[in-house]
Amino acid sequence: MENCAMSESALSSPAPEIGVAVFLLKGNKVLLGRRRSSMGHNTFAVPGGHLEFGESFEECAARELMEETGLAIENIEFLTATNNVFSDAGKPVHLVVVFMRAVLADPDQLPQNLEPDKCYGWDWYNWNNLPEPLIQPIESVVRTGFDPFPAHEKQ
Ligand SMILES: Nc1nc2c([nH]c(=O)n2[C@H]2C[C@H](O)[C@@H](COP(=O)(O)OP(=O)(O)OP(=O)(O)O)O2)c(=O)[nH]1
Ligand SMILES: [Mg+2]
Repeated sequence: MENCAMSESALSSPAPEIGVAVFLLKGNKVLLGRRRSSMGHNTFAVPGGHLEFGESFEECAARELMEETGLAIENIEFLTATNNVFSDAGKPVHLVVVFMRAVLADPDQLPQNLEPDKCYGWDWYNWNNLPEPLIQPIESVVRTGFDPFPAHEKQ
């Protein structure tokens, strides 16, 4: 009975999703891929995924980068977080996205598309010439003038 009541309340008030999205920086470029996943289908997004129970943001960022691209990263830092409620392909979505930045542990590493069911492929894009459309939370944060680069590296 108790289990039954719990799942009913979970159904009537679904929890927001927590995503960790990682801006991997290389010079003035960032790594983006066009999504095959249902959420944000066909939009460009950075590597990342859902925060797992007990995980730090930095652990999640390193794990997702390794799982999705095979890249080892370092200097992983928190940037900002967004809280967006919107509609995606007719479905309501409530997303808390934690944006991180990082750099390659070895600058010669090349990204691999290790989850081809979720992404069409990874490529480096100049920050001043980002592809479109961007996934909604990135689009909205970029529109506010946000950029992921350390202040001292801006020219
Ligand atoms: N990867 C990624 N996710 C993003 C970005 N912006 C954004 O809102 N998200 C959201 C979409 C998802 O609802 C959530 C988790 O990301 P995901 O869809 O890539 O999750 P995933 O399948 O790789 O991860 P998992 O469930 O296997 O852990 O974060 C972004 O730029 N990159
Ligand atoms: Mg992902």
